[in-house]
Amino acid sequence: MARQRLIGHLASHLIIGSQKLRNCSDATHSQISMELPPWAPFLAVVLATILFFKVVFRRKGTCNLPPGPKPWPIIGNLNLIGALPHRSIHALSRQYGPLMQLRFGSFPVVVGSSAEMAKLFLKTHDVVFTDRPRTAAGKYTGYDNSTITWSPYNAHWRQARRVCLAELFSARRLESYAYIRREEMRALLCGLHEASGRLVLLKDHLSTLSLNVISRMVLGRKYLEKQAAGEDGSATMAPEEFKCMIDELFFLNGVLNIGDSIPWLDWMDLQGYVRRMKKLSKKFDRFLEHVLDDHNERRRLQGDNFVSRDMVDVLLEIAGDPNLEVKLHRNGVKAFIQDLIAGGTETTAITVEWAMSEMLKKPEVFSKATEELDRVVGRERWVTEDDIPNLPYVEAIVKETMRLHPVAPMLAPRLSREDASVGGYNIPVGTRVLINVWSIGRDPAVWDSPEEFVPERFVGSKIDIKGHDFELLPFGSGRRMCPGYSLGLKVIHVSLANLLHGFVCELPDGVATDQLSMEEIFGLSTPRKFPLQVVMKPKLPGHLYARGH
Ligand code: HEM
Repeated sequence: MARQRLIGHLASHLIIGSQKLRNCSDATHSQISMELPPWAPFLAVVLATILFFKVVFRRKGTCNLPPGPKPWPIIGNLNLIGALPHRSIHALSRQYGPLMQLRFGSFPVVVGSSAEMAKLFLKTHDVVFTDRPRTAAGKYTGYDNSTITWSPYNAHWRQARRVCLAELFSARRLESYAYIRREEMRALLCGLHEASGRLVLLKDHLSTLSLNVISRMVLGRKYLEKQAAGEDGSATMAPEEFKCMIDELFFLNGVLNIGDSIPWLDWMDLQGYVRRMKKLSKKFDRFLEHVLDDHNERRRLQGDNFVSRDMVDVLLEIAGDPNLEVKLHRNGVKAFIQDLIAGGTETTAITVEWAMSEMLKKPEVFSKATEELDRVVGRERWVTEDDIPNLPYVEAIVKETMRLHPVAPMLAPRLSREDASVGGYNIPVGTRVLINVWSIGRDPAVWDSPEEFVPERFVGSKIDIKGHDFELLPFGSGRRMCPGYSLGLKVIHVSLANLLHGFVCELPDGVATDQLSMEEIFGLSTPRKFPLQVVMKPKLPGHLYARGH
């Protein structure tokens, strides 16, 4: 109706305009007929028609948009977004509803913040919302959008996902690397035992575990250790430096960079993020170049006897396949490797650190988990991956942690590839889409006492975290869902279970549980603002902690 009224209004405006022109021409007929060329009326009709269709066409995409705050010129609603965007957006959604329209600078952004909306975007209309927006992070830190994470929806991305599914994360491939996870888990537990009684930064130990697991699976060895360096030791870097690079990568991939929202301000790089991205990508590239040279050299030396031993070997083999649908160039391989290392390192460590933080505030959860572990595993051995299906309470702790602290609180942004109608509203092509899973995890319509850490809610519950239950989506869902979720879950479950099984964990002297800060930092992932410091005390028989046991 509104559109018809507008069209009617416009038509009458044009008619009145042309009548005015006619009246005017009556009055000054001789003058105008002398000044206007004979094709002028024709031009006027063409212009009016173009204008008419432009307005009608534009209205088609932009009317009936979801509700949202009124945007300011130039900045849109950026003034409403604070340092923790998922929380600012959560507060706005409470006001405007589970489907909300915002404007970040020049770009429309739609936010879904209920399980129902998540399902509409990620399942019902998945194929429409499978694209990613072009961002500075994708360009500068993602090999010009060649990483799986930032790649647009195209043949390159589809091929990469197929490789993940069939080659890198198949059950068979993950099983073949089980010994690496076992060895590195043991190294974590021994390391913590050696540090027992002293204050430790838990995340340091946890990210060493995940970095070592992922390095050995992807790169074939721990490139980040001094003893693993080349002859001159020049090509490797200290693990601490590499971890900082990964933290920086996650931060820069999640920031609200002004140039991404207001492109004509891009060149000024007002926040300095682009400068940091360029610097970081150079560091990653130096490292990845070395990794590729090293692998190609081994392949050359071994000739016909060459056997793939890690994911880089598999990728290089695939890249060499002349029948590949989309050529995988050197940068494409490096982008792939960077995605695997980054995806596999930060995410698991952050989740276990949050789980331990929540439990320190609720000692009864510790006791229940310990009771389950004693009953199922006993005190004479460590927990293995095979034990996990028999540890429902430990699994419930992981789900509850991911509900309250999803690693990527708004997943990674998506982009609509065509006009769509979602929940009765129009979502025009080119709209950026955020799914606020942080908000969904706190929806009082779904969860009792949503702010409370209560693992019991998942014991005996059918709700899973593998993308089918839209009230709990730590890995996303649909075509863009995290391809590494099963590896991530294996590392999280076993490391958390073994920390609980093998140690009493305490806050430093003088720090009361209610003083433990639960503040977070926003990025593509959301770690604790203040890393967790604890004292770990062993509680299993001493021989289990011996290296090489
Ligand atoms: C606790 C562990 C993990 C969590 C919580 C997690 C979470 C996520 C999330 C939320 C997304 C975005 C999904 C979307 O846009 O809908 C994602 C994407 C991705 N993850 Fe993970 N992830 C984890 C572990 C891993 C691991 C171990 C790897 C690889 C070794 C990995 C590699 C990736 C990649 C490559 C993407 C991009 C997928 C695409 O855009 O098509 N992740 N992950």
